[in-house]
Amino acid sequence: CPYPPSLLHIEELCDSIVRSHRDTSQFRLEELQALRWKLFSREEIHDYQSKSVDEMWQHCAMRLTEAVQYVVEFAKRIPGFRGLGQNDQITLLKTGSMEVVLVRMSRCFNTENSTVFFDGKFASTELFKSLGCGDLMVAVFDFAHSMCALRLTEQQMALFSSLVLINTDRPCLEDRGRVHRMRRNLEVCLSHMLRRDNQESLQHKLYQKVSVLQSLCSLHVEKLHWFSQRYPLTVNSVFPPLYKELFT
Ligand SMILES: CNC(=O)[C@@H]1CCCN1C(=O)c1ccc(Cl)c(COc2cccc3c(C(F)(F)F)cc(C)nc23)c1Cl
Repeated sequence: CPYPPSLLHIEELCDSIVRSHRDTSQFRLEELQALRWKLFSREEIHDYQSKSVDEMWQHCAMRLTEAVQYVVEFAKRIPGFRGLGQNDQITLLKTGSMEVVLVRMSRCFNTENSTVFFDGKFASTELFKSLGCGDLMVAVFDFAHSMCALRLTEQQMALFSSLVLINTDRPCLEDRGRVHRMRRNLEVCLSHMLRRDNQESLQHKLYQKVSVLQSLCSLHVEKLHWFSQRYPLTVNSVFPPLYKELFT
């Protein structure tokens, strides 16, 4: 074949990850674009702000759990992921899925009015006031803003998302070597694609984003712990089981 097998393999790996991202991205860019200026009315915002803390948390936890399920589907389609042991798959998802949800959130963010797609319309941070975690919302919105500034293509977002998930440094991985070999192929894919896009400068910016993501998600676990202390019944009874399995 004209290419050395490794390059052909890398191109195929890139294509399969981009396809998986597209097939599991929950919201298509075109639909988000069409809804871009559909904002909540003052009354609707007031209704959300009048919800109790645990009601709003339940509502968001359901949304986040839906999003996590799409990310699980994306992970399962990353070549090699299903070849990992069950425990390592859960370990990578337990820590990486909310990070990918956050990366994907930037696709649904409108930087012109700092609103994000939520419940079918675009909402600003004020709508989430009753959650009682303004600092987390500000951090989530700021991160979405900073991701938008990188103006990633869907292909770059797909590969970045796979690298966020296939992270060799996750604690208590059983077969770290296998995860490392998967990760190395994905790193070659990303740098191959950035070279092709003539955007090598993006590489280090993306790796810097990984540490921001990890601090944001440790804030996630902290907030979730804060919430479950105050509303134990809600977390134990209502939170979708997947959310509990992954985040408590
Ligand atoms: C485009 N929309 C989306 O991307 C998200 C995921 C898919 C559905 N969805 C939303 O509806 C959504 C969009 C924006 C925001 Cl700000 C929210 C509310 O987000 C959260 C409320 C409570 C806790 C959140 C926590 C924590 F860690 F604290 F659990 C962590 C994250 C990250 N988001 C939280 C949500 Cl739930």
